[in-house]
Amino acid sequence: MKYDYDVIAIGAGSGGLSVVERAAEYGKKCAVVEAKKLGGTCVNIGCVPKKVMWFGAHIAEAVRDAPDFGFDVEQKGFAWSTLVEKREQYINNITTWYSGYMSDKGVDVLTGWGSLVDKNTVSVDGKTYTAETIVIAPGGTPLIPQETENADLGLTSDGFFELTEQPKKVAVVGSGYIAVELAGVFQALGTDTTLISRKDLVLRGFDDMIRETLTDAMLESGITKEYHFAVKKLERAEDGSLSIYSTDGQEIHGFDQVVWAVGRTTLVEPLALENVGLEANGRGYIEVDEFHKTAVDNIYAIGDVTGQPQLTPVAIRAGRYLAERLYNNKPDLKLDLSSVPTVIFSHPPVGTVGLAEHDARREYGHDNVKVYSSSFTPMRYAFTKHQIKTALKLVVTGEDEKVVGIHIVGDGADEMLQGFAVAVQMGATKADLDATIAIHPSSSEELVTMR
Ligand SMILES: Cc1cc2nc3c(=O)[nH]c(=O)nc-3n(C[C@H](O)[C@H](O)[C@H](O)COP(=O)(O)OP(=O)(O)OC[C@H]3O[C@@H](n4cnc5c(N)ncnc54)[C@H](O)[C@@H]3O)c2cc1C
Ligand SMILES: NC(=O)c1ccc[n+]([C@@H]2O[C@H](COP(=O)([O-])OP(=O)(O)OC[C@H]3O[C@@H](n4cnc5c(N)ncnc54)[C@H](O)[C@@H]3O)[C@@H](O)[C@H]2O)c1
Repeated sequence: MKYDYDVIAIGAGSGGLSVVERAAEYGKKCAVVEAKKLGGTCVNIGCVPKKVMWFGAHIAEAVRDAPDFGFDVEQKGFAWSTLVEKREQYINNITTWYSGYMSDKGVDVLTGWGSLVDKNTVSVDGKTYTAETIVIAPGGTPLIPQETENADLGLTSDGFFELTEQPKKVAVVGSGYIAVELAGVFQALGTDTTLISRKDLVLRGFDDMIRETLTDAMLESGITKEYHFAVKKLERAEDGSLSIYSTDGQEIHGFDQVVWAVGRTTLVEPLALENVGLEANGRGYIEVDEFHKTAVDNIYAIGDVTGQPQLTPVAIRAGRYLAERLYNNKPDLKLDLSSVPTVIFSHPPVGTVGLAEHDARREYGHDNVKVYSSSFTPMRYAFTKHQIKTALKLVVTGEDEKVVGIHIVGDGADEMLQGFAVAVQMGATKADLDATIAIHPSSSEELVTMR
């Protein structure tokens, strides 16, 4: 063999592991380079620990509502440290499993920071390895705003997962996926939570119905929302608490922790892209063609580093398809990103696939789009003190009313969406949904009975 490996992936996260796993199944000699932990962001400091905390938060909400269902229970306390300990044990089991799995598949795990030496050579902490194909899958890391004074007094989502004690009072800065997810967890588990955003509603870019319903639900849950608050500086007070100052003179005090959730940046720096004549674009992404090939013929990039939707299933699919193209004679297999379903594990969760109403009207023309929507209090909250609304919207276009967007906010949205995403992917029309017998009583039945 001319090279040490058929393929080396840099980064053992969702994308990197998927490509080597599939390539190894086709008998290729593979290695994956990882500086930190197998599994990458999703397993160690992303989807998985986040979802564990979300489940914990749901249990807190169930206990809160239990007396309304006749239970004689009272929440006497909550040990954050127990949940964190069990969560980390669970994650350790996953990473240990990955390690065994890679070894079973014959994939070498090269531990250390990988960088490119030339188009066929990767250096891992000074030791070099050659490969016919190199796949760059380094993912990203949370942003801390450079313009904010003392910004590093705050944590990021990485720091959130290191918290072994529950903060009493916390500020979460941002209004995207991570901000609403972490704020929801904190509040439900009993931390006094403030959400700070530069604009008004959360989740910019999502359908307005979702933005409005979720913002209301967050306020209803007791989260304090500071609107139109651009953070200028953080300051540690004498009592050790943190104060936050805005650019227009507002100030809020007394936080145990401040969590930045203002976006992520890619981890391209350690790669020494210049050695192969590549560079990241202005947004930090490595540009790829529809087959995930970079400007260098044998070097591919997948996952968060490409600027494609920063979701684990997107990175996994990209890695698997790449291996299928290269090693299983399927040269035309392409990632279809036209209707990527996504769930935000907020309280209540959000599920969305396809176009928001405003995007559909822009794309198809204002009058060629019709929406069906519904908003109600689901039966789960029929007689509880805390009432959480569910809202659903179908966005359709054309005479045949093809469904181009489905938006759900409410309990169960997280599990409800996957099946409806299949329908959208298959090009379902409103009539197809209507022809489907409803499941009763459920919230999802609204999606097949809307008038
Ligand atoms: C808090 C949080 C919650 C999330 N929740 C969800 C969710 O619920 N659902 C969902 O679909 N997505 C979620 N995501 C997004 C998801 O984690 C990412 O889209 C996904 O992990 C991207 O996979 P990747 O392979 O591109 O990179 P990563 O998973 O980030 O893996 C990259 C790996 O490469 C390593 N690495 C980087 N550079 C080098 C180098 N030079 N040498 C060696 N190793 C290197 C890193 O240490 C890392 O382990 C979440 C993200 C965060 C931060
Ligand atoms: N459930 C999931 O699937 C899930 C969960 C978490 C993260 N993710 C992925 O990770 C990505 C990153 O998440 P994220 O929440 O960090 O980013 P994001 O892009 O979703 O949101 C960042 C938010 O921060 C705001 N912001 C930027 N700078 C700011 C500043 N200085 N002050 C206040 N607000 C500021 C932005 O306006 C934006 O609303 C997501 O886009 C998503 O693809 C997915």
